[in-house]
Amino acid sequence: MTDEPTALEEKASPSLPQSVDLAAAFEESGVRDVLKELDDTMIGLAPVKQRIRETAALLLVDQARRQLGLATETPTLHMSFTGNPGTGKTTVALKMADLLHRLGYVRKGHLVTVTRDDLVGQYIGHTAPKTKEVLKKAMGGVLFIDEAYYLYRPENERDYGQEAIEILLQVMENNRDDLVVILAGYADRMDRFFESNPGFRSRIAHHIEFPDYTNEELLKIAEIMLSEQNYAFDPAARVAMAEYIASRRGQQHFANARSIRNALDRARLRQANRLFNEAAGPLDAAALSAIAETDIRASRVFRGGLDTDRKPAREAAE
Ligand SMILES: Nc1ncnc2c1ncn2[C@@H]1O[C@H](COP(=O)(O)OP(=O)(O)OP(=O)(O)O)[C@@H](O)[C@H]1O
Repeated sequence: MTDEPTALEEKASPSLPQSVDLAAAFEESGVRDVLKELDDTMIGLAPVKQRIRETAALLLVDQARRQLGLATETPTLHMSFTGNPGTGKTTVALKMADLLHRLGYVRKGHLVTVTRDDLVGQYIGHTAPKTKEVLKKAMGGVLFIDEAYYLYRPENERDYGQEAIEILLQVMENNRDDLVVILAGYADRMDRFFESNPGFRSRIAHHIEFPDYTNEELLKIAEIMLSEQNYAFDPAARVAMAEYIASRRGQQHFANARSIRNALDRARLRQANRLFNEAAGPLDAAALSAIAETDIRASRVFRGGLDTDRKPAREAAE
């Protein structure tokens, strides 16, 4: 051991701090709060939460390294979120936007959610202005492109999607310090998209996979969603909901937590009708808040059909 400064120590200019306190940065940046909120409000998703903690750690260390003059380049923060519908991708993207904002990687921290139709025009000359308009709105925040692979349609040589892709790739490279792009969708389609579009693959540093929820997790999600609106299952309704979830999973257009949210919307509708038709006298808070077994069992899911009434195909997916 010698007292000679190391090369790295020599590199740090005297005006830079000698050390940084990562624990203090974790508290002061508010990152701890975002991670806690993620843990508290979202059921399950252990691997996703782990990846987000790791990303937060990476960024905190990146910041510390900047303070000590060890890092200068903005890290690549574009991401892909893959998983089936309703697995929480959009909700987690919102939290990610908040995290990136608190750490100073984006100026505003808002989330702009788009699909192909928001970026690609129907006629020649329409795509570039459309894509640029979306990018302008998203600057300073996170652009979330749902089902991003629809941008690429190899079967149609003159597809305008290619124009949107080229603009996106350029902005993802040149505006890395003020815009984070998250591509979302099914894992297998996203893989194929990356195979055909290596430009995207090379610009995306973080791939996060969202697993399907288990039946138990979906029941907990249902209880949380209800309690947020000051409703609750009565004990028989809870059992019915567990059965509902098991049946619904095997039916068409199952969309994890989104199917649960939609089922609860319909259960509340049935509850309101029931109360309206049956109530003879005044109703107390308990009666107005209780979802009863019949509100769940009236669903068509128990008769082998989708729990939707005269809905078009797109909505039936919900
Ligand atoms: N882990 C969870 N805990 C509680 N609620 C959840 C959870 N995951 C999702 N939700 C709720 O389920 C609904 C659908 O979630 P979200 O829109 O984030 O899913 P998604 O993966 O983006 O799906 P899609 O792209 O099909 O909309 C939202 O209302 C969200 O609040």
